[in-house]
Amino acid sequence: MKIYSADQIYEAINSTIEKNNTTSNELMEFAGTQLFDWFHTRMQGAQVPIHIYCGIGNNGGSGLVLGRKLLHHGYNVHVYIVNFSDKRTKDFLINYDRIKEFKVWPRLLSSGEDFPEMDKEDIVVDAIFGIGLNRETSDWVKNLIKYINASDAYTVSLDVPSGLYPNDAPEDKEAVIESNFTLTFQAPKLSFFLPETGVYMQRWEAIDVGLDPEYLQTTNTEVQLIDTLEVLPLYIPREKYAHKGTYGHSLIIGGSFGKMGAVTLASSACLRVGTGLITAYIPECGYTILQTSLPEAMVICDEGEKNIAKIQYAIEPKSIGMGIGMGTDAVTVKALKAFLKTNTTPLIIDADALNILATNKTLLKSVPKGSILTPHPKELERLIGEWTDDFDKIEKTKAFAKKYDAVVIIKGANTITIYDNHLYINNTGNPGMATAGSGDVLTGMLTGLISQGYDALTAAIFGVYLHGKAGDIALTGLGYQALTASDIIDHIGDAYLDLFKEPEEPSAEAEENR
Ligand SMILES: NC(=O)C1=CN([C@@H]2O[C@H](COP(=O)(O)OP(=O)(O)OC[C@H]3O[C@@H](n4cnc5c(N)ncnc54)[C@H](OP(=O)(O)O)[C@@H]3O)[C@@H](O)[C@H]2O)[C@@H](O)CC1
Ligand SMILES: Nc1ncnc2c1ncn2[C@@H]1O[C@H](COP(=O)(O)OP(=O)(O)O)[C@@H](O)[C@H]1O
Ligand SMILES: [K+]
Repeated sequence: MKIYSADQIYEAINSTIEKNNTTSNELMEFAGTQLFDWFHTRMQGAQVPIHIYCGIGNNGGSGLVLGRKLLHHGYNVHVYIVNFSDKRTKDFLINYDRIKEFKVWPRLLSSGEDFPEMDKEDIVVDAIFGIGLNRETSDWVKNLIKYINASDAYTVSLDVPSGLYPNDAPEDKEAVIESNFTLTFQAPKLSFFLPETGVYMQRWEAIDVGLDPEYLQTTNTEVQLIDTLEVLPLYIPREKYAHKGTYGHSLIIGGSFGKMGAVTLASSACLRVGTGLITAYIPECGYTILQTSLPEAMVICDEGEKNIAKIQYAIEPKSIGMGIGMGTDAVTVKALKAFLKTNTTPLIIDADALNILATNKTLLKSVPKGSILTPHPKELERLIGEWTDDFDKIEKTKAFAKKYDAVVIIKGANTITIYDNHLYINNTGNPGMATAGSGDVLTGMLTGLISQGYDALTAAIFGVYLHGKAGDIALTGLGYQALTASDIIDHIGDAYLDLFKEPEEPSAEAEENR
């Protein structure tokens, strides 16, 4: 799914008006009708008080259309105008007049006034600011936002939680609506998926507000949300006359005394994702562990007993995953430096290999093209330095990926793959995956995908999706706390099978994005 910038949404609105020979007010009416349908389907006429807070722009205008339709159907509606400016938009004014047809005179809220009384069992509709927010709000509006948050009433935000920019960090973290549900217009916004700004909403759903399909289809976006529909075309089918050589030889380099499990997990995940052959390259002390726990894997031992000391082998791997459980011992740093000087095989670089690169940045130039770096946020900070907010983090990572022509995967709740100024945001995975070794599993999977012929970017997008999907499927019968990295590996097969499952009839519940 494409994630449009605010400017692109405004362009889409203009294009819709031009092509359909319609007016912006008709568009607002349509959006308001869709919003009403959403509420009506769920509320079925229930008389719970609904407090609608409308700004004076088109976000507020949509709130007024919704309010009018709810009133028309007999709902218990209270409408307030958050009068933060006298620059009311044309469509706001039209709908401000129209709601009075129902003998409702919205209460004007402005600086210094008492805020309306609300009960925590009530519903709040937040239509104060949409994507038109362009500066910090005044103190009294901030206080209103805090008041709404403190009410604990179930809050449904229209388009975006008010105070949240679609593509920027808020100046004041407390001046943003904490929404229980965001009904976003047409497509979600980037800020919904980043750790610092995603916390302002529990759930979201995209409402089709009728924007020009041609504009939406032909417009390229910098950001994409990745789900089954996006990855299905990436899948490479298995061929009847294939043999194990067809699907490549993967090499996992890592491990040190006490951390051999990481290599076992990565090698096992690499096999499960479909590599033809797998070899683990480890220090001597791990030999029995690997051979016993993973009979399918071949093992090459380094000359070092407890740490990797000199990387040399006589095989020709198609891809190499390295760094997991490897440690940063001086002999290992030396071995990695020497290895990078001669290696030309694409690498998947994780964990300690990333940390070694971070302290020896000149080595980054020796990372072959078509390689993937998989930092979690702390490892990323070591590589690119501190950032001021998540958007700054993304800009810095984009610059880093460009400089070294590498695919960078920022791991987390919504893992983001970055390459060539594009962002691919993963929509699978769950908090149960915040557990030891789940990153090692990802490294093994990416290595196995490259060995099978996926290019680095495709392997990253597909692998991250599959890893998250395996984690989601593994959750059934386990729950977040009990999920382990091994459970993710056990469900890689199910994640593949799930790609080809017939889509079920969407229920209202399933329509709502998690
Ligand atoms: N099909 C669709 O997609 C449809 C989308 N629609 C809806 O339109 C929404 C966008 O509407 P919008 O452009 O009128 O902006 P909105 O967010 O209401 O803000 C209002 C104005 O406030 C101002 N302002 C900004 N920051 C401020 C601040 N801190 N403190 C004080 N003032 C501030 C700023 O004006 P300024 O003062 O800068 O001139 C801004 O323009 C969109 O989110 C969606 O809900 C509908 O049209 C239906 C069809
Ligand atoms: N809250 C979460 N939601 C979804 N996925 C998560 C969450 N937390 C962690 N993960 C995933 O789990 C993996 C953790 O990787 P990492 O931190 O390197 O773990 P380890 O070093 O223990 O292997 C990443 O793929 C990450 O995206
Ligand atoms: K809003």
